[in-house]
Amino acid sequence: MKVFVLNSGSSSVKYKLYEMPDEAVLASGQVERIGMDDAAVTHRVPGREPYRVQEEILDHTTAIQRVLGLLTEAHDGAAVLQRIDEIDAVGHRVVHGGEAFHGSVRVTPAVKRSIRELSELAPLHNPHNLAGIEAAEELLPGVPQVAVFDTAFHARMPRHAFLYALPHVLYRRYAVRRYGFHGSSHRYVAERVRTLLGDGGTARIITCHLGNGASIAAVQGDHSIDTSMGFTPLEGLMMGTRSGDVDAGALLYVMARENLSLAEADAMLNKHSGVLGISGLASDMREIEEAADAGNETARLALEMYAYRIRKYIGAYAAALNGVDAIAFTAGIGEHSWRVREDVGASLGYLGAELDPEANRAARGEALISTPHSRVRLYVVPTDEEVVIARDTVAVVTADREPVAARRPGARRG
Ligand SMILES: Nc1ncnc2c1ncn2[C@@H]1O[C@H](COP(=O)(O)OP(=O)(O)O)[C@@H](O)[C@H]1O
Ligand SMILES: CC(=O)OP(=O)(O)O
Ligand SMILES: [Mg+2]
Repeated sequence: MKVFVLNSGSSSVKYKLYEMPDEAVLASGQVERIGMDDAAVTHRVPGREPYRVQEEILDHTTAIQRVLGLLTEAHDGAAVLQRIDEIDAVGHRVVHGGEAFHGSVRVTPAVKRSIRELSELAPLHNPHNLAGIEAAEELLPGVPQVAVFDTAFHARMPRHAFLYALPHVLYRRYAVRRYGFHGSSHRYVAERVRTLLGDGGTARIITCHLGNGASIAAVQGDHSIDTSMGFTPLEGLMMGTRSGDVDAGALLYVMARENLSLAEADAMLNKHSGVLGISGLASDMREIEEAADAGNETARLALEMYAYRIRKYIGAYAAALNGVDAIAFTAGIGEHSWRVREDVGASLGYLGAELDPEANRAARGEALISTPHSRVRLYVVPTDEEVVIARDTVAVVTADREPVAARRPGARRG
């Protein structure tokens, strides 16, 4: 079964084509800078030179059309597919599933309506996820499409973790609560850690997804019991351009003093804060590390704050889990920045976690980075959201042939 996985972001589309159930990647790549006149297309086929071009790609439909075209064109060898209708199913990352979706579902008009309604809560993500779905429907008519939600892995958080201490009527009226995101990544990494631990499923695991967006999850068994992102992907850790936790009182004060509109306040929190806001230099961690090495003070401050916030959350989640067996680092920064891992890992002694500095600096790919004596195991685990999406897509398409619905409407409210 050939499964095409799409992760449509605000200005990019990432894709992977899998042969399932073997999970062999037949092709992968991305289109970046969609909407600009020099979009960058990268297409990779295992064992061949990557194919890279720059061209004008103005919207997601065109980007997906281009990608499907790449699959049927010959580049440094034969085409990956003879015809695009060899694709049996398409799996989509959808960031916000609200309370409606506790698992992956086949895309229907009602599912699309829900995703559209939830766009208000994830404006940087859901509209593009939906655009990806509609483009794929248009270009691959009749091929089953499956939505895999970032929120699903956190759907079983207990009430005391997901509620805000706001007037309860706001939850009943608008479902204002914490949802959590990056679920496919936390799920993949926790599964890998369980395998590495040789644990039957009871391990207490803290997964740190440190990418452009960043979140931490406290995982027990096959789901998370708490996570740092909330109603929207803004809460929690300091991120590339997002503030993470802020006293709502400070926000109200700044809005009043600076006479900010809602849109301006939103842009301040989501686009001009975090590592970029503190450093005044960049949101990209590589640039920040280089600047810090060159003696730049605001870059150093951003790094200190970044690691400190992660350490605080690890402490909180060790408390939430009543202890911790393993901590894993993943995504762009978690996988590649030995320095951020060192800043976090060097002060976890109180938990019985001892980072091995040499193993940490040498880590490439999946690696154990704690010492042999460390009671808590520390790992680097490269994430793979796409394989989670491909597996769920196969499961939903297969289950669809049986009378079992993967969707459980949220009955939890109240
Ligand atoms: N070698 C590296 N050292 C430090 N940071 C890195 C390295 N490689 C990538 N990153 C950082 O990872 C972040 C992007 O992570 P990624 O998971 O790709 O983000 P997203 O999927 O949210 O776009 C950027 O801040 C980038 O600088
Ligand atoms: C939910 C979220 O923040 O996703 P990303 O890190 O891809 O922006
Ligand atoms: Mg990401």
